[in-house]
Amino acid sequence: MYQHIKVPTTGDKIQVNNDFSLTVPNNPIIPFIEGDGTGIDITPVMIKVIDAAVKKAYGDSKKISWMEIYAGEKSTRIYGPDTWLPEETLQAAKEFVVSIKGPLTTPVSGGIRSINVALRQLLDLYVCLRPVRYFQGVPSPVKQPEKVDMVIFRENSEDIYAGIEWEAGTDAVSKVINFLTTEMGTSKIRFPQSSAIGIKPVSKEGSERLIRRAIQYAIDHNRRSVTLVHKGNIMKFTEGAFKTWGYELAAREFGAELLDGGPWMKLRHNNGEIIIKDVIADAFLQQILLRPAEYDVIATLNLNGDYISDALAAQVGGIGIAPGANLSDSIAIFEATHGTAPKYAGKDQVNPGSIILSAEMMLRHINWHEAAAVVIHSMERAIQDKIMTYDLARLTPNAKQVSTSEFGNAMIQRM
Ligand SMILES: NC(=O)C1=CN([C@@H]2O[C@H](COP(=O)(O)OP(=O)(O)OC[C@H]3O[C@@H](n4cnc5c(N)ncnc54)[C@H](OP(=O)(O)O)[C@@H]3O)[C@@H](O)[C@H]2O)C=CC1
Ligand SMILES: O=C(O)CCC(=O)C(=O)O
Ligand SMILES: [Mg+2]
Repeated sequence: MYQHIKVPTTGDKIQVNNDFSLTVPNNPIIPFIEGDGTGIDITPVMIKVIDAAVKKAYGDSKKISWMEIYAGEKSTRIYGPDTWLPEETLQAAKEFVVSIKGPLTTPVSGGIRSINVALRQLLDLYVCLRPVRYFQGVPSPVKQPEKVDMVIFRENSEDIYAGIEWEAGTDAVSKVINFLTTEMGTSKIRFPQSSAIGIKPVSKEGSERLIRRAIQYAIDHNRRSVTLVHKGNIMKFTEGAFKTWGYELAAREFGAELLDGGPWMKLRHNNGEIIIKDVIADAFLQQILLRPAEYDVIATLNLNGDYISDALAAQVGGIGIAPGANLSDSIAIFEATHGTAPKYAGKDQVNPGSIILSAEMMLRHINWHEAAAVVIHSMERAIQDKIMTYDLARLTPNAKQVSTSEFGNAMIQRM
């Protein structure tokens, strides 16, 4: 029994089978977190657009029963001032298997740690999947944005996002620094009296499960390459090991063989072959601008993946239309790549595209491909008609600038 979550009286649960496939009823109950800031603008529009796409695709034979669950500022209003992530929200995400969320605020420096990160860690949603593709007609800062067609697999459970850090000037950090200098023989902390310390855990198990999913995705979707992006020249035992473990896994589990003596590898599968390669993260950030067509599926660590997501999103029009998913082997929470954009909160102004495209990924995840196709086609048609929210309109000559809700309505009219 839930305290504040109202389970809809119509609808059934999505079930996870032993092989991790899903059994999806015609009327699945799907939890959603509205989100802070612009969450109140984009999430209701997403629901309206997705309901219309499902109706267009299936008439009355399929329908989502949406169930609100709470996190972030709204949760503190409902459960009490210190409850940012209620236990029953986690329970509902597990019980109902597939959910979607709006963005949640994380203060910089002090205050609470990220609830977005906590959801990923507590539910072990170890894959952050962020496809980046170009929609014809979207303004872009690069000359050939259509060359960007990449799928980012960002490790979502470890790296510096584990939140293991000690504040400068505290007793705790003195203890850690003392341990590092006396017991571990480190002499490289430049200013030991005023340093903060952060720890970056990166495991073989965590790296392998992420890279395994990326390679399997590349096989299943007939992609050309998987690139391991890392900063292993500097962080040898964390990011360098991520690369080494990736190549070893490709050889051991997928039969990949060295290409021209290595380190790149070639993996043959029933439908073709995939190149497994690696690139250092800084070089990667310039190459995605100069030679984007050479990159396809990307597997990377948590922080690199965070930066790369926003950088690549910008190349195809910005984070207003950048979707994503957080996945474990069984549970999925879909979410926009962007944050709460607080200066626009409640103004019905921002682009709902990112969360709508995240919901489109969700429809594909539950095998409702026809409804997903309706979402994509209606968005393409709205953009081609130059109907755009401020973010795209300000860069597009003769665009018709519309609000968040008007953009949703424009999509629905084009279904
Ligand atoms: N997964 C999550 O829930 C995430 C949460 N956050 C959190 O969000 C808060 C704000 O972070 P911030 O760094 O400002 O990043 P945001 O992504 O919230 O916003 C940065 C800028 O991106 C543009 N933008 C964001 N969303 C949209 C949209 N829907 N449509 C069009 N443009 C958009 C705006 O650009 P412009 O100013 O040019 O109009 C905005 O000022 C922080 O607390 C952060 O921790 C951040 C990222 C992810
Ligand atoms: O949790 C946050 O506040 C930021 C997370 C983020 O930037 C991301 O997931 O891309
Ligand atoms: Mg980010």
